Amino acid sequence: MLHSNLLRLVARGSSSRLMSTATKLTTVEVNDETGIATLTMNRPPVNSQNVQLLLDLQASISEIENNKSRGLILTSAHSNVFSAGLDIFEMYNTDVERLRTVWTELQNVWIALYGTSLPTAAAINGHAPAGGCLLATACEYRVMRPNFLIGLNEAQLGIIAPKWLMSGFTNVLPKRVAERALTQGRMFTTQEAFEAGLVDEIASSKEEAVEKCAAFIGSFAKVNPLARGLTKLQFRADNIKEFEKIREKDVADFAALASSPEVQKVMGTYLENLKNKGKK
Ligand SMILES: CCCC/C=C\CC(=O)SCCNC(=O)CCNC(=O)[C@H](O)C(C)(C)COP(=O)(O)OP(=O)(O)OC[C@H]1O[C@@H](n2cnc3c(N)ncnc32)[C@H](O)[C@@H]1OP(=O)(O)O
Repeated sequence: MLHSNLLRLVARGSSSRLMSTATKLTTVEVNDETGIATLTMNRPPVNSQNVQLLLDLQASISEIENNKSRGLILTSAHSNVFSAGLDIFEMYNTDVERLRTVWTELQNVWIALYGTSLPTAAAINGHAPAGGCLLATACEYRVMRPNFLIGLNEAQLGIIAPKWLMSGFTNVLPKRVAERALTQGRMFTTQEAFEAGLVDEIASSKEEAVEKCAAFIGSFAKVNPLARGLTKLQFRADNIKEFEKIREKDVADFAALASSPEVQKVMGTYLENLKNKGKK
């Protein structure tokens, strides 16, 4: 991967720098002209979020914050999936400690992305169910390619999405639309997501999506970064405070629910259906 990334950069000229391949499942490239960092998830085939991807995402977000980038664009290395959400295989037939770790690291990624003062945007170049939608809605702006699906489908898995997990979603959708979508576990098409306000723009290619995200981040060029960042965080402070109060209990609640025989059974059936889908 390191080799192919370097080749890609050389072929493109020196307009962007690959800051890090220290982590295996994410890469960070900073555009020399704009100073904007692109954080790419690369865990084939569908960027399902196992503990390693969640840790790598946290490391990359810290790196982008520390290298003084002007903003962060989150995207995927794959052609039709942004992220399939949590890796269900990692949560199936496992012990409670593993479930606690998975959930703790999901919380850590969410708070790192939701709570950064940097401008953030998601170039959603494929499907974004569940944890994929969570990451996209933690960002301030979303641009999505046509004919894909996005949404929080936890209800379909027998899981109750906690309030913090819903907050990015409920911040951008009217309350009534959000309540109905969450109780149905609804997946929106790109067009439906755009019409509802879940995504801000539609782009016909990943490159165009990244460009539109960069234009959004560029719109802050003349705004004082400290004032911008603190204003953003004031808007998010209530969600963050509420999350901090319940984060430990939330891990315990998730581990208890996800390890219950009922939810394990739903996960087993869900995984079977996913595998069989490939055979049809
Ligand atoms: C149960 C606890 C819930 C905890 C709370 C919520 C957070 C979550 O994130 S739960 C995860 C919910 N995710 C989903 O429901 C998405 C499931 N996946 C899909 O709908 C499709 O795979 C997707 C639309 C993302 C992509 O479709 P395709 O491009 O057609 O790919 P395939 O469906 O053929 O999948 C390829 C390959 O990947 C495996 N896969 C897909 N999703 C996951 C996943 N979330 N975890 C682990 N593995 C996943 C799928 O089984 C296929 O594997 P193979 O058959 O071995 O190729």
